[in-house]
Amino acid sequence: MSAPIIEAQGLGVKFVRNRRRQLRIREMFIHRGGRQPNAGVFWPLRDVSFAVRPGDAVGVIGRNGTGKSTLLRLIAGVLIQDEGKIIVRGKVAPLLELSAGFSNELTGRENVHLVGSLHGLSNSFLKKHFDEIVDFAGDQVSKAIDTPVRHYSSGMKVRLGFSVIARLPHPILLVDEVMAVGDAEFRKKCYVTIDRLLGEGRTLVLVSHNEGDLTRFCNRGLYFEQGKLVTDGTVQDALDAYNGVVRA
Ligand SMILES: Nc1ncnc2c1ncn2[C@@H]1O[C@H](COP(=O)(O)OP(=O)(O)OP(=O)(O)O)[C@@H](O)[C@H]1O
Repeated sequence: MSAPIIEAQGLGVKFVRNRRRQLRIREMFIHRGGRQPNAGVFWPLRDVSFAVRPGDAVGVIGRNGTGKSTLLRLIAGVLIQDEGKIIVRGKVAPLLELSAGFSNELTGRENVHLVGSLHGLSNSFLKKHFDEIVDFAGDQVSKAIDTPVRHYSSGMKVRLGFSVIARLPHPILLVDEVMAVGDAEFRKKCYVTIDRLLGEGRTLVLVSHNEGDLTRFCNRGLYFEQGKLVTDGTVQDALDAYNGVVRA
């Protein structure tokens, strides 16, 4: 059997909430304004272990704030863990938190070139395929391609972001709640593209609250509760665990 393309071993990351603002004057006086060693520290993910095989399509499932996006950021390498390991054997095409990493002050055109080249697409490839990338993103984006991205709607940003990211030849695709923002026409395009990429043997990690999307694409499911991986099985196992808790 081939080695896992993504492997998490005892993975954990901690964040610090800025509690200082919340301290009352009496507490400030008692602590003399100083911080307690663990004040505000919390672990959005801890002790997480799993393996993903090449070609798997994994749905990451859980209620709001259970660490799903944090996990994708760790896989993408934009966040570094505090405990354990995350091993990723291949390049990652990330569409995270409704953004392909666009810079708001740059135009759509500039962002396509910036993000594309940051991910390793050559200038000649980007020039050759620029019109297709913009056409895929749709009319509205096409008309606004020379406008700074800060004036785009979230749907427009996601359309253009997906259009660039889907062009990357990387073996791992990370998709965080993208289809939820797009309209029906865009969702249809996403479905066709993701089907094609999976058909080519790419590995997908998909964060979604949409059961239809999860069952459509995913063979595996990881269900998280408060930063802990509770169920690692088929996508149906993970959905059953989630629905059991939500309906309780
Ligand atoms: N940079 C950060 N600093 C501090 N806390 C953060 C940071 N990013 C996320 N968090 C917190 O970490 C927890 C997990 O967040 P995360 O975005 O991973 O959840 P999620 O499962 O993706 O949620 P949702 O379904 O709402 O998108 C939340 O409590 C969130 O407030």
